[in-house]
Amino acid sequence: METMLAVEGLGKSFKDKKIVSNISFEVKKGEIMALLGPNGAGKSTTIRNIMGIMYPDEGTITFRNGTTKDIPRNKIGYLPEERGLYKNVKVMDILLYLAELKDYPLDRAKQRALEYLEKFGLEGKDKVSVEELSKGMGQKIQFIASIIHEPELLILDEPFSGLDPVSQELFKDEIRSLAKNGTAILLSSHQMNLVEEMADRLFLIHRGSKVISGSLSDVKKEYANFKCTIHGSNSLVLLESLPEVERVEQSDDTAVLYLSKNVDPAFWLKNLPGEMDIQELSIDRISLHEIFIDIATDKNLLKEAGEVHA
Ligand SMILES: Nc1ncnc2c1ncn2[C@@H]1O[C@H](COP(=O)(O)OP(=O)(O)OP(=O)(O)O)[C@@H](O)[C@H]1O
Repeated sequence: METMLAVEGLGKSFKDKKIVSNISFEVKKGEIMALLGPNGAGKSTTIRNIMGIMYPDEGTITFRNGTTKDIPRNKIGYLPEERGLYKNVKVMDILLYLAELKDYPLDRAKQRALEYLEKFGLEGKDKVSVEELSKGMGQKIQFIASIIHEPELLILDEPFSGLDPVSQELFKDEIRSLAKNGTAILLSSHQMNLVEEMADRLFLIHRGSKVISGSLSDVKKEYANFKCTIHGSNSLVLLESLPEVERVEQSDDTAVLYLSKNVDPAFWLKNLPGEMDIQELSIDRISLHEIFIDIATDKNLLKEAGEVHA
């Protein structure tokens, strides 16, 4: 699979303070790669280096199977974290202007703009000026602007922030469909549930350095321990005394038991004591959201984190 973007050993400091260090990852054609990390981890700095808004102190950034260090401006789409469009310009005019900057044919851009406006529930807004749009509508226009020219590599910095759940679904479907049609997508987002539904691979940074990378399923297999949710009246003492239980969260008649690493859930279930009150029981792996919180709050994951191989 063609590698559209390769970041190798990226390092960047501001005033002697190292902000990102030894960051290396690739984004391949047709995949969604999630760049994750807590606030201030260095995601936007990484993206700004890729986009040539600032320059790396260390490392290299190459495009299209390493054939060029020059940003393929006409084939790259970018939705920056900072939103903003010219306020008193009509929606269609701004979309066509941005398409023209990318040397994209204007008749085709106009057709795509109208199609996307309809898809995003903004029919008829082409003649409205940007200042008359709501924040969410403006964000949809900015998203359309980032893809109007059919980019091969699309970089989305927090695309879902400020969107209502319906609009989030629309964006999610569109991003997935772009990847299916071959676009390489680098996605930075704090919405872990959406990342979990969408990403093929992820790269998680904390304080400017890699903590975890790999395919979503391998990362979950490696770091997402099992948790067991039990509805029933059981004392906290009993629950905490069960084997392989690291932590219990209990409220009313519901308890969530966080199990230790490498527990075989079928074996564990068989060994539950007969006196337990079990009205309902489910067992799942913890979510990406919970893995993220463990990392962001420096829980035990950091000690063992690293690359997860398929
Ligand atoms: N131009 C700058 N000058 C000095 N420090 C900067 C500059 N830009 C970013 N930083 C610092 O670099 C660190 C990483 O910032 P960055 O915006 O890359 O984080 P982020 O992971 O995108 O965070 P968030 O999730 O909050 O958007 C922060 O400590 C920030 O204060």
